[in-house]
Amino acid sequence: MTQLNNIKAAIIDLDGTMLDTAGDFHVAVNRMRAELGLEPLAQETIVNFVGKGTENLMRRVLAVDYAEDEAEQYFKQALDSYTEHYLAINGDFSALYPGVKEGLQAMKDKGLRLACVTNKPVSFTLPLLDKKGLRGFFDVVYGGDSFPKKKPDPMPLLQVCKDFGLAPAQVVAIGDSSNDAQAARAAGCRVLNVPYGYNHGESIHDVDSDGIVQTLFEAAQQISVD
Ligand SMILES: O=C(O)COP(=O)(O)O
Ligand SMILES: [Mg+2]
Repeated sequence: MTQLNNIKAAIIDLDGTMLDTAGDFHVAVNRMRAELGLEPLAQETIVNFVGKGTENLMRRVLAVDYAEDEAEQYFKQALDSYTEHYLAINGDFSALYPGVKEGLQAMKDKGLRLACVTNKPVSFTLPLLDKKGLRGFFDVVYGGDSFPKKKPDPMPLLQVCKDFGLAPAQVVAIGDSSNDAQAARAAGCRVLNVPYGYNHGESIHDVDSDGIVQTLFEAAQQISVD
């Protein structure tokens, strides 16, 4: 078991780490596609496009039907429609993964400060955290549109370190995808991965990290403030 010492804060990813949001993505994308006259896509297809933010998701789901220049013509219409549909169902087809609240509570009990850093837009993220009873755990919440760059860029993680007045090596990022791991490595943070989320259809075992934990509760056991 990996033991991470001298950790003072944890940065937790949202989609695929705290919440299984596959159902929300599936419903909102297919409602948007129906408006554009496109056939529905399977949930698994959509989920493999998740992880690099909403704009990337729109481009990927349009690329199923359109060539690149044609897809660009529909991009704004797709994004507006998707945003409206997502906000209308946000959280209705999503569920907490096992051990999430217990894990966050255990981290808090150890004296860790917590931040949520997701590539989801902030306008989707805050109501979703509220709805699922997670908002209160976090001192800081950043979305994919909070900064000019999102994960796998280290920018949002470095801002959290600054906010907390900590060196990156005192902070662990926990997430389900290579975006989380690459951002953490580039920032100089430690990183743990969970194996149950969305990693673009690829094995999380191929991602460079400090370890894989089955739940956030297990992650909490592996983190020490001393
Ligand atoms: O919305 C996404 O692309 C994924 O968001 P995440 O960073 O919470 O996994
Ligand atoms: Mg994720």
